[in-house]
Amino acid sequence: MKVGIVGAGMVGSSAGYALALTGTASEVVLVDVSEKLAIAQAEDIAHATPFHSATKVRAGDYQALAGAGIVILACGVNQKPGESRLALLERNAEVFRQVVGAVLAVAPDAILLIASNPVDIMTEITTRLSGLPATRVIGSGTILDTARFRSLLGRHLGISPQSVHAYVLGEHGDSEVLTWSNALAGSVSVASFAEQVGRPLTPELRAEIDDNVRNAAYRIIEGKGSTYYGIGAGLARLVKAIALDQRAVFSVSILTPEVEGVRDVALSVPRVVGASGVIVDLFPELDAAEHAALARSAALLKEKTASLQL
Ligand SMILES: NC(=O)C1=CN([C@@H]2O[C@H](COP(=O)(O)OP(=O)(O)OC[C@H]3O[C@@H](n4cnc5c(N)ncnc54)[C@H](O)[C@@H]3O)[C@@H](O)[C@H]2O)C=CC1
Ligand SMILES: CC(=O)C(=O)O
Repeated sequence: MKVGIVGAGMVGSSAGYALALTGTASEVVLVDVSEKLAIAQAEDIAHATPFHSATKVRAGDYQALAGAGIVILACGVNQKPGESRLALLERNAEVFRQVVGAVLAVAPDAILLIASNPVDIMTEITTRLSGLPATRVIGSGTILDTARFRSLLGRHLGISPQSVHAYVLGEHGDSEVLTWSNALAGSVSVASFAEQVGRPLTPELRAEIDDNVRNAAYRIIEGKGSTYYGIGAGLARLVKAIALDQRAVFSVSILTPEVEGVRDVALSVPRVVGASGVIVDLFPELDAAEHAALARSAALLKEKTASLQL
């Protein structure tokens, strides 16, 4: 499958690199307002492929996106140290007003994968600007937060993160919800697994993991300016699920008719992803505190989008 990436900065190029190394795409086309940057990134990534795959990587203009099955949108601005994702909204909404129409004019059948922040609201904006069905405009949502949660739980329990089935729901941002009540390690609850291996999940440890997941981006941005390897790998994983019609479950964000009583809001719940985009939404059983936190997250996103002029 041919995959387009608009925004050849750190996130876009990392996604391109992950796609090329894994051979998930037959062709990757990088587009950026800085043609020079897109050409340099494509050339650099192309030099990695001979070690691992036959993916063709090149830079191009919007016309070069014709025939793409998926277009990733990773354009716009990123956070400065201490800045929230929501603070990027006006600037990135303006970028998307220019970009979405240009992409659709040449690749009307592509599934759009949104990475730019605040990703839930950018997903809603893209859905509304494009007129595409919500199931074909997929925000990376909390895939990265879910990966961070699984990584920390796996490390604590001494097992592979792939054997941890735990999700972060809601906003990809400060109001996100770590769902402990339904988290599994293998086939048992993480709490039971932790007791059985003598590493109980104390309230202090849960609070520490929550903080490490919720504030990971702030810490990484403080240390190195931006985050990109995690989301790059996550975007490549979503492309694989779509390209191979895997019907795999991810906590991705799409404009959803109703979540916890809030209507028409984009946020993450677990969803089945395959060739046509999102196939099924899943609403996991939550405890009362998680329900309330998800409702607060949905209400916050709804409030932020209410004033948007599209
Ligand atoms: N969803 C997630 O989990 C994550 C999202 N992000 C978000 O991804 C976005 C990109 O972040 P980075 O790659 O670090 O930023 P970056 O600044 O390295 O790259 C952004 C690129 O967008 C390009 N761009 C700006 N306006 C454009 C336009 N009108 N048309 C085409 N290209 C345009 C810029 O020239 C730049 O190369 C940010 O909004 C960031 O917050 C970052 C990490 C994780
Ligand atoms: C920047 C961002 O959204 C993240 O790393 O989670």
